[in-house]
Amino acid sequence: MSSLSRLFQYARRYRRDVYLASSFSVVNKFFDILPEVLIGVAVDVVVNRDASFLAALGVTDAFSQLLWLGLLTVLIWGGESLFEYLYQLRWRNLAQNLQHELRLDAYQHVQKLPLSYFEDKSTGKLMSVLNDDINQLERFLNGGANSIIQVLCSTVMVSAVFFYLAPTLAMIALAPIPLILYGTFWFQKRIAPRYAAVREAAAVISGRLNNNLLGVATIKAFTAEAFEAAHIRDASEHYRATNAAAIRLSSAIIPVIRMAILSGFVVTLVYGGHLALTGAIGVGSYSVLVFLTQRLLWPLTGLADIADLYQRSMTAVDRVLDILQAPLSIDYHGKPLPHDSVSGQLSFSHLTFGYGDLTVLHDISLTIPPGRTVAFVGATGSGKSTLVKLLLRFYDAQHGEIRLDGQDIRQLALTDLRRAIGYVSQDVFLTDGSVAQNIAYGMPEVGRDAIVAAARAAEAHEFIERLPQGYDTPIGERGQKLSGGQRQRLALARAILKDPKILILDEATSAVDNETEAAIQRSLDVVSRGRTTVVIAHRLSTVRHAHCIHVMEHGRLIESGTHDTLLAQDGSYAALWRLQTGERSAELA
Ligand SMILES: Nc1ncnc2c1ncn2[C@@H]1O[C@H](COP(=O)(O)OP(=O)(O)OP(=O)(O)O)[C@@H](O)[C@H]1O
Repeated sequence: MSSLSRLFQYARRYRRDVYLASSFSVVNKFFDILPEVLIGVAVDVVVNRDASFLAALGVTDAFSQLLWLGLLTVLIWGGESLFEYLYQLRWRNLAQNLQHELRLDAYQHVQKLPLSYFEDKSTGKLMSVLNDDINQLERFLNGGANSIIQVLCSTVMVSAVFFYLAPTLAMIALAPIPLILYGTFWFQKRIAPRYAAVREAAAVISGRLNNNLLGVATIKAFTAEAFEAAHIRDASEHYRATNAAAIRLSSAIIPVIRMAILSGFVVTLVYGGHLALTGAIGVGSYSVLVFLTQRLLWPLTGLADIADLYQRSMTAVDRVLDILQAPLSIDYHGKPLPHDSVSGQLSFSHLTFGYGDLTVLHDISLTIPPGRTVAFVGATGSGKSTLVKLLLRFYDAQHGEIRLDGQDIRQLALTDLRRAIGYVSQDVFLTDGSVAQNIAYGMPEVGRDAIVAAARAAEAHEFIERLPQGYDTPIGERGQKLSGGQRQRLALARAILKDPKILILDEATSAVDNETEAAIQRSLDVVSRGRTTVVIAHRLSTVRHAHCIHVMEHGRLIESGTHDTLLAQDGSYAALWRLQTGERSAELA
């Protein structure tokens, strides 16, 4: 499907607006052509007086003819102005509405896309599509669409007048038009891939800038400023080079078209003049033809610009619509799961999963009774986080299944499933609001008391009270004004406030001080009450009281049991425990 029909298909709700705006453009153009015709009529009046065209219509007195002309001029200009206002209003509002809707649709769709989609794309590139590319659409609808319609209309209307007044001359004067149109399409076809390359290059810059601005602390710490500046320079130079290729082509088209127009104009001037001199056409007709050639042919130079704008916008539209049509590999629909009906029993059976060809979980089977606290421990990269990502259905397993209260989670409504789970991930996401807004994230109706209670349970209340504005302190983009531990506390408070039946805590690191560790344990005791709690822990001492500890290695479950039974087994867990407590003794010594 062509880009324009894709856009039309998407914007079918706005068809009425498009038709209305188009008809205003047509009427405006009609009024716009008429003054040139009036000039011819005026010349006709003063030259031919009572033998003029208007006299034939019944206005015999020359001065009355001029008065009529004056009145007509006022009406025509008034009509032109009115319809200009109307088409501007329609097209520009249409641009705003469509852009707004497309932006929201695209964003909402992006939010539902599977995580794997984002892993293959850079954030900056997506940003450039969701922002710059959508804005291109506005530029096209604000001016381009109207220009295309008006060029077409003036061609048809002026040609009609030409053929009416001087058919032979019309054939010659209009001869360049097919050439101009062919040239424009030729140009458009060749420029399209160049614009696609330009948009792609712009997205690469945006991607790198985004990445570097996020990592500015690391850049400084590694004194990598020069390296990164060179990185950006490469991207910018590539952008400049791809643009230069587009500019070479797009700059040539207007001069070429102008030469084609020149031939039409010269023919009208010379051959039309000859016809007037020999009396084959009247002086009035000659002047109309000379003016109209200008009116007809010059806008065609604009055609190249419009084609340019059109192509740029359509490239952008394609990119946005490609995102909108990216398949949601995970179905959001399913059986409803009322929050209060969840008891929180989880069972994983024969679960095997890989990212692409890399299998990271092998045949995992285990059951977690409702209300219990279980821990997953094991070396980094052993698949612990992946297991909870499957539970949240960020991905679906290739083999095996996960059941919640006996129901396959793939059968459940996805939002209900996720609502039942509180998830504190390794990389905490905080928004650019206050502490309180971040705790009540996604729950705007929650009152301050509940927020404070959640913060207390997460052992976050004390540090929040010490902040300059307490719960109303803004925490900066991504919570930059907080420490890593504080961000974790806030994330925990947020999960507690959600009061989920299942709580998942994915600890980012084992590097916590003793005080934080004690705080983690205290809050774990409080928050795990009455809900199924899954803790991914690096520091074994934080989970030694768990009802069951599962030890993972290379994507397999190698040991399961309580702290004491696992120590008694003297396997991997016992070795890990000895290692960590040994380290601790060494630290204390
Ligand atoms: N999105 C992904 N795409 C490809 N491979 C991935 C992806 N996420 C994780 N992996 C790989 O899957 C394996 C398991 O990762 P996972 O995050 O589950 O480990 P983990 O046990 O939670 O590690 P850690 O203790 O360091 O958090 C690792 O080898 C990792 O490289």
